[in-house]
Amino acid sequence: MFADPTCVNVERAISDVRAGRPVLVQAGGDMVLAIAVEGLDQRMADALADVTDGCARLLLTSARLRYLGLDRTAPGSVPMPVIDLDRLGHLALRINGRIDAPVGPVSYLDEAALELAQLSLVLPAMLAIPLAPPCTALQNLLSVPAEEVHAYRRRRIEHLRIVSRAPVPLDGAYETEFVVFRGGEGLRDQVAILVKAPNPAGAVDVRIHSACLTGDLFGSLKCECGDQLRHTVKQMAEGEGGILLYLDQEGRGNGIGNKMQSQGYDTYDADEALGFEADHRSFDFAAVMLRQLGVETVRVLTNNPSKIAALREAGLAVVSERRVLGRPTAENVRYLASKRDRAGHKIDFDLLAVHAPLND
Ligand SMILES: Nc1nc2c(ncn2[C@@H]2O[C@H](COP(=O)(O)OP(=O)(O)OP(=O)(O)O)[C@@H](O)[C@H]2O)c(=O)[nH]1
Ligand SMILES: [Zn+2]
Repeated sequence: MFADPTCVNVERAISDVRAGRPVLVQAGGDMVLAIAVEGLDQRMADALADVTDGCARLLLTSARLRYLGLDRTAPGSVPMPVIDLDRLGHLALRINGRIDAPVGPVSYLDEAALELAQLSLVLPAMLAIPLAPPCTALQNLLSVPAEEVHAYRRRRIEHLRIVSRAPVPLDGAYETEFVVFRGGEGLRDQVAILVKAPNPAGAVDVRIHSACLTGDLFGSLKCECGDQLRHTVKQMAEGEGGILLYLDQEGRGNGIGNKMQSQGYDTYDADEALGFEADHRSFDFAAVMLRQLGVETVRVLTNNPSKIAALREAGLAVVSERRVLGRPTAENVRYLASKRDRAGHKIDFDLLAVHAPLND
């Protein structure tokens, strides 16, 4: 009845985690109740207190543990004998948080719980309560095998497929077609914009662009995304055409809610404070989209070496790369410098100033 039954429970679990409901993560005979910390309220904390037996643990990513002052490269768990919302908030969410107890390792189940948080686009901090099955008080909760959570991203990629396509003439790029893909991670729609019907048998100009509501749509001065987006389409229209993949990866894949929490700080420090690794976007499904469009050889338009590496890793031939420049503004200069210094993006400030594409 279902195309891939192993994805069904994970997708239901994603929905429950986003709604602030607990889910059961299980493997073999072991089970933990997992719930996102960001949605916990006193009523839920009281309900959970009835099943904890004092052995609840707070699961935190290595990024958050580093922010709390530990030298960590792996996630960890902090004992939580009493479900104290204030302490949870302090450890998991607050800017002035500091670690207050020994940090233990995480189990296979815990890792799946943290992965569920990331798939659900909530802050990656989970409360985990080990349970001894059968647990009759929790019969209504969704139960998901840890193995299915771990395999989810890979499995979902196999289901990416084109669901619709139509010509959409753009201002300055008349011959343009939008091709919509569905079935991938989180069932979110991903869009390929084909400018001037490029011949897929040759080398095709390709830009992979992660969504940025603030920059792409509203022209935020804090980043260069809107400039890059419009400049690329214009260049493709004036040249031999190309493909722009517009990926639903708002906030470097952390979601718009988490991105807004990070405004005002260094962009990577802010993500680490919230528990996100510097940039954990994956671009493997972009390669699958290109392949479904018949493309095997690409000229990539980006400053981001990870995008090039991801396409090569997926087996596409990257024959050249070109920088994509935006306007430097007083508001984005720190953001651009961070991308250059912290993430190795190839951004040359002198060139930025010279090109200033939208001031043409
Ligand atoms: N987490 C977070 N994400 C941000 C912030 N500002 C912009 N972004 C996101 O950063 C991403 C930028 O993605 P891309 O346009 O693909 O660019 P890139 O990875 O910088 O690489 P290029 O191809 O060189 O442009 C988008 O998803 C934006 O929403 C921020 O302050 N915090
Ligand atoms: Zn942006």
